[in-house]
Amino acid sequence: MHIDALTLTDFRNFEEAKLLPGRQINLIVGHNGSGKTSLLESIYCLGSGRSFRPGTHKQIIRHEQSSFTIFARGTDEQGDKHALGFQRDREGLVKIRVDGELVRRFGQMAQLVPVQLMTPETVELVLGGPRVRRQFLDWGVFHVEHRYIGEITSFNHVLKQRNSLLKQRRVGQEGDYWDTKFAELGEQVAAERQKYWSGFEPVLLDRLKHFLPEYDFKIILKQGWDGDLSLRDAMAKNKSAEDRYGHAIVGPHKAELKMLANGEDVKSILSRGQLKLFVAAIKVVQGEYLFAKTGVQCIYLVDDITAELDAGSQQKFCEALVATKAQLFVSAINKGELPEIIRSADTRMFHVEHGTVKEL
Ligand SMILES: Nc1ncnc2c1ncn2[C@@H]1O[C@H](COP(=O)(O)OP(=O)(O)OP(=O)(O)O)[C@@H](O)[C@H]1O
Repeated sequence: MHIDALTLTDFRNFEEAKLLPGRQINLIVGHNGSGKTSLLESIYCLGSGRSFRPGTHKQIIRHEQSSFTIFARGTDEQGDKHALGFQRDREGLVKIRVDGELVRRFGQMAQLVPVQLMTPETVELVLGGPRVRRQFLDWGVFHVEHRYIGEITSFNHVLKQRNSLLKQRRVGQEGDYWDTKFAELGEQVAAERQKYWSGFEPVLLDRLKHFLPEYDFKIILKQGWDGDLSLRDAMAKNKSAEDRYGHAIVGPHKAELKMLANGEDVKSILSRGQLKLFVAAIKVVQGEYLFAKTGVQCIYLVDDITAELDAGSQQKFCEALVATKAQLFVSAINKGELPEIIRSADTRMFHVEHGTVKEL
């Protein structure tokens, strides 16, 4: 889907702001603290229900106001129009509307707005803990297979219940029930991830040759327990350790993506700039793969791309972004700092100043 109109009310420093983005490249320019990142953040919220910045949802609401609202109109790949509304108040009450209907599940909105975010912090995909990589993987699985959200949500619920029993050292019949559920759902989640990964990984590795030809990459999905065992058997094998620790130590909640360049951990072999390009490439390719599999385009949000990427890397990254033909929102202090390709004739430019947005 692409966004045709976006209206923000009491979102960060925007009291009321409206913009009509273009179908492809949208450039958001403005001084430090003007609201560029906040604008990208609002689109991210539509696709994920939360911010990508640290802090609570209350901090997103404009100071001294009671709630924020994001409203967007968009067009999907079939040409169908959609209207999305997302409101959250200080007490945490959330209202989500899709095409005029109040919906209970966030996934109903998220599936319409697949968003790929690239900020200077996105390098956490490599430098951060395994949870970030599982989220990355789950984004891909969910957008290709929407029912996955039900499976992962049920698994997380069972994980919580089972951990609580393990913590309280409560065994017996109740424990057996949760063990069985845990093993069933855990296998399901792992199978969905594996299915996605076996399609995505070869495409990704092939595309990485273009971005960083000097390295031979390998990315291994570790499912969260010994691959030769069923989850049930792995749980039995680790029973005494799980009883001792008081939480589940095997299962898909321990899955990991091991990233190697020339056989070594990417963190120890790639430079900081190369890591950024590596991560940016992975995100571009995940969007490309989604489009190839489903015909759905994602929306790319790019905050501060110039940071730590040299001119050649910026050029490669921007060329790949533009080639996706997806809708892009790119922020910059001024447009002169961006590669030429982002400033093409079709680029729509917006100036943000003190919480107001003007098309230039
Ligand atoms: N809840 C809020 N209410 C009002 N203003 C806020 C709120 N949260 C943040 N702000 C302000 O909004 C402004 C916009 O911040 P934002 O990070 O979007 O700016 P930016 O243009 O991306 O800046 P930079 O170029 O420095 O990254 C900041 O001045 C910030 O203090």
